[in-house]
Amino acid sequence: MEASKKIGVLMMNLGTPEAPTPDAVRKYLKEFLSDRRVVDLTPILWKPILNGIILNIRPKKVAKVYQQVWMDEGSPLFVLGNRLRDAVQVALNEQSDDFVVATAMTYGTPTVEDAAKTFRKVGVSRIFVIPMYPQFSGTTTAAAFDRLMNSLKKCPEWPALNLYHDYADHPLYIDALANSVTRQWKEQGEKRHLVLSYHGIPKRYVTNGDPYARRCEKTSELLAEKLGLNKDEWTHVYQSRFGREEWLQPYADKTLATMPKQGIKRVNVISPAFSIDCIETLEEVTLELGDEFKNAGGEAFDYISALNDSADHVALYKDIILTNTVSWQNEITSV
Ligand SMILES: C=CC1=C(C)c2cc3[nH]c(cc4nc(cc5[nH]c(cc1n2)c(C)c5CCC(=O)O)C(CCC(=O)O)=C4C)c(C)c3C=C
Ligand SMILES: [Fe+2]
Ligand SMILES: [Fe+2]
Repeated sequence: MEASKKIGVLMMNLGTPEAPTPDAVRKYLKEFLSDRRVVDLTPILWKPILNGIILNIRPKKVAKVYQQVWMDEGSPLFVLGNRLRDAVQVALNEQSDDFVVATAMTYGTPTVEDAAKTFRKVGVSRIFVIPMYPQFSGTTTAAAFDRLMNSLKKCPEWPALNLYHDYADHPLYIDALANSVTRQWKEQGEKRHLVLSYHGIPKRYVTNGDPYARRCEKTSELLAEKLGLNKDEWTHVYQSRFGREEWLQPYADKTLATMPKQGIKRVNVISPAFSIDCIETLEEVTLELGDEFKNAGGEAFDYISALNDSADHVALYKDIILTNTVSWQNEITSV
């Protein structure tokens, strides 16, 4: 097909099992945890641990957790991500007919190849790629780009690509998070200590140059500033530890367990690294961390949802896409 003037927008996220069953979870974890961007151990050491231990024990346990959060239409990460994609498409259409939005996962489905089929149907020859991670990390953003490049390895002709880095300090992102917090405080009738809980990564990755921790700190500082919070009114932590080595600290579970003793008994938790709610926020934060806090004497614990398909989130994505494709839009209007 002849190249059209359309601009493809590829929204990439991590990936999620196709069903809340041990088999589907095993397939998903095998692909995900075999990526050396995620677990960088040498395969000679890692493969026996992954295949011999982790993929025998974890899928059964984790499938039960997925069952707790599964939605009628599928995994929350997939369903809520699709809702955001559709809302972004509608918002862009208000501006111009030139955009075609598709989602793809780094691991599992929908694949980058599925998105390419959508783009090919309308002859897209320019693609803006936005990994749905506000804070850049080699483990997520770069892994998404790797997946895209791998899919292009055998292509004789490439589309023009614009790879978006991150939006940890984008003013509309900070505004959107601040609006979520103030809305929650209004609804619950009180302002509470704010815990900002980010997905962790091994500390070693940051020591070796991954900017993720710095980008998370940036988001926390800007959000606290926007909300006018003093240093003792918010806490920055990392959740979702995996394996035995040290991950980024302070750890969410240990911190929340000590807060009630220090007089912090009523908290709100927000997880700014997750653009879309998923097993990590709906189960690990809301249920596991909530129990940890209450068992330690905490009185009130409420999780503030990810931005998902909220109007603020749609406006943020629309702004990022329009701002970063100006030259392509100008090419279209000047033809
Ligand atoms: C093993 C190392 C892991 C690294 C490093 C890591 C980084 C990382 N992950 C996200 C976002 C998500 N992670 C999700 C699930 C998840 N993450 C890991 C491991 C690492 N993540 C595992 C093993 C799992 C699966 C669940 C489990 O077995 O505990 C998800 C949710 C997927 C879903 O289906 O709902 C997201 C999203 C970020 C942002 C990040 C580093 C910046
Ligand atoms: Fe993860
Ligand atoms: Fe987890």
